[in-house]
Amino acid sequence: MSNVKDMSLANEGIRKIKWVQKHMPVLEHIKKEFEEEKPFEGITIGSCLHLEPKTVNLGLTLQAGGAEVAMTGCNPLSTHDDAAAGAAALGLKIYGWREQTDEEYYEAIDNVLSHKPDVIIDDGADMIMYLHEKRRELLGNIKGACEETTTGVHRLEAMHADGVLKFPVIAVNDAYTKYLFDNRYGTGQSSLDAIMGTTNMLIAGKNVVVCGYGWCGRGVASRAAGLGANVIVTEVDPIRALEARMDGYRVMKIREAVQIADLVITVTGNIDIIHGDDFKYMKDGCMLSNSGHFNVEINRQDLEAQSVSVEEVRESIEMFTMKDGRKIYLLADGRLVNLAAARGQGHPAEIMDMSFAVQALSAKYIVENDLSLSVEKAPDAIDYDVARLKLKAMGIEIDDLSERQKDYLSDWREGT
Ligand SMILES: NC(=O)c1ccc[n+]([C@@H]2O[C@H](COP(=O)([O-])OP(=O)(O)OC[C@H]3O[C@@H](n4cnc5c(N)ncnc54)[C@H](O)[C@@H]3O)[C@@H](O)[C@H]2O)c1
Ligand SMILES: N[C@@H](CCSC[C@H]1O[C@@H](n2cnc3c(=O)[nH]cnc32)[C@H](O)[C@@H]1O)C(=O)O
Repeated sequence: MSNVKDMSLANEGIRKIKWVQKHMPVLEHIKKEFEEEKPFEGITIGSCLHLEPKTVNLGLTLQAGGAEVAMTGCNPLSTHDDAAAGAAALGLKIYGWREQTDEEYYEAIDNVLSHKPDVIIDDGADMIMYLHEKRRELLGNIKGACEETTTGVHRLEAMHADGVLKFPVIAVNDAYTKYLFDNRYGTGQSSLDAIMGTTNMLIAGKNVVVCGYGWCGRGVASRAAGLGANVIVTEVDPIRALEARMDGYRVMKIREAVQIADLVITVTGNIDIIHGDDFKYMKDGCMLSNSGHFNVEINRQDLEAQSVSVEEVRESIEMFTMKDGRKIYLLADGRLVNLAAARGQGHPAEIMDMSFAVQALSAKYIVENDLSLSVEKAPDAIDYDVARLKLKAMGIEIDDLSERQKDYLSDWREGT
């Protein structure tokens, strides 16, 4: 039994699911293999991933492999109600709707766990945390879990270091075919897309401050620069700061950057990137958005404390009027803008094709192996399979090493 907003949206949801399927060739290939092999016969898989058409296609792939699949969203604002209804109509067990309260969000996680999953697929580690804290009686059923994102992997590594984690986890995020493309090109495109769609504002000529120059930050900076922005990067890591400088961006301290920013995009996975007095130095009209994790990168409480009023001036845009009359705009409640803004569509289907292919193959790997308790990257074989399948789907062929080249590369005797 599912619990979604409105089943009458199912047909529209199915239309959108069919559209993304046309653009997820790797996952479709895996789905066909799963249909024949049935690796998940008798297995239940519970997921906590942004619930939208591409994710539903992952659910259908696991279902094709014989799994019972129960799914909820991993952010109270990111569920697409039509896709959720479509998924329920297609036989997945779906819990959740857009704009859940925190209580409803965790209730939906609890509902998925009530299916007694053997494998968990999480994004951000909320389901795994909840399971360890509130549903400990189910811990023994879990054969392993897959984690989708950087911050989730960090949280799980911290749990493991504290000796709390009770089952093995595959850090799907750490596969090359995930972070090199999803975090970089996916976050780059979908964040700028969501910001432009939400604000209907020009990027060219603006001072765009990108906080964090990791995989997401690199993608966001490159897209903003491609649209004509003057990109400024802030960092705490000297190597990444240097890399940003040599990639052609200005690098400075956050306190300096906020004074000239027209638009700030945080992508650090850290807390309090913009906080306290930072708001006092901002120009009138400065826009703030987050594409990193949770809604803690921009400290909303500090912003509220310094403002005299808050008004939703357009869908997913709140205007804070400061005591001195300046206006500061916060997009999507400071939650990740590419998924939580009403206009946010998440990453392109071609990108999630790879991320979810790694998820599907990692889930199969968990079921087929007795993994030891650890947080480990997916095996390289999965990464290379996904890359090969993607190239094939794109009609790209590459060369093979000749025997002579292999010998040369493994021989230390040949020099000048
Ligand atoms: N919006 C999305 O769709 C999406 C996609 C992938 C990842 N993410 C999330 O985005 C965040 C970043 O992911 P990533 O893969 O780029 O991680 P990363 O570790 O590669 O990069 C994070 C960077 O932020 C920097 N940083 C940390 N604290 C900082 C501070 N106070 N000021 C400036 N820089 C700081 C770090 O030095 C690092 O270079 C994570 O929370 C991840 O879960 C979001
Ligand atoms: N619970 C956290 C989740 C972080 S989302 C970051 C992850 O979202 C994933 N993601 C980005 N776009 C999509 C999408 O369209 N569908 C499903 N997942 C997506 C992406 O793989 C990335 O690692 C939060 O809400 O803040």
